[in-house]
Amino acid sequence: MPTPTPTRRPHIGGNWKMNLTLDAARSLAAALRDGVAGATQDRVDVTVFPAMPHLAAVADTLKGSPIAVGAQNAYFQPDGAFTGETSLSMLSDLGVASVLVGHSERRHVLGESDALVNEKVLAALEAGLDVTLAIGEKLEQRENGRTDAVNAGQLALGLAGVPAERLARVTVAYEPVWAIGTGRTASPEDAQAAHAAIRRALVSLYGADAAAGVRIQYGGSMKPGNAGDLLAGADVDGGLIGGAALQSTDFLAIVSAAA
Ligand SMILES: O=C[C@H](O)COP(=O)(O)O
Repeated sequence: MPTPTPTRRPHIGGNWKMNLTLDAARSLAAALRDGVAGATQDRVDVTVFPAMPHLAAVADTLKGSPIAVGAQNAYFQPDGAFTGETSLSMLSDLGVASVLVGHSERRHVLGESDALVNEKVLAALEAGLDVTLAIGEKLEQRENGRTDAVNAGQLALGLAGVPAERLARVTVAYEPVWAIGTGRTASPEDAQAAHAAIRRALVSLYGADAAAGVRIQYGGSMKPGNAGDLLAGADVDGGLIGGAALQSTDFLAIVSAAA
């Protein structure tokens, strides 16, 4: 069981990606709502990120529950001719409290740049939403010893212009790209080492006090069987879960492991 510092309450995110039918999303949300026990909810923040068309139904299902609803993406402009995009105010209207920005699938499948990630981070914070900023190295970058440099670079570019007083609304998700959806996980030692380096990068950007308060999640094939070991790292403050977030029992087991 992790020992969170007083200022860092564990944060578990469930990224449902482009999965589930509307009915299945509603059912999963209801199971999570009913399964997050009082003792657990007092000790862990939980956010789920359903697909865009399911946001309203999931937000409705989770109304009054401690589980927050986040969007997997948003555009930074307030309105206009941006076909297919969704504004932050549209999301707020649905009861969405946070946005996931910079996920590796958006960076590497859909070609989002660090500059676009930064625009989204700034706009989401300005709009009053929380942000989960995902960063992480590719396999060849890790093999070339560039893990910490890649993460520090994505972090600095993603947070450019974010003032220290807004940092508390940012959760960083460290997701080694080679571990996402592959069944391969970073070892607990490698995850902790990467998280510690990310925190050092935050210290250099914002100073020790602000950096100490930032939650850094691990993402990449986290499951009930490995969550406890991964979450035991001193700088591992939660998880961003993909595949295992689609089964309520698995996700709730991970939430319990973080509590
Ligand atoms: O956002 C979640 C991550 O991409 C992790 O996905 P995964 O748990 O399926 O590896």
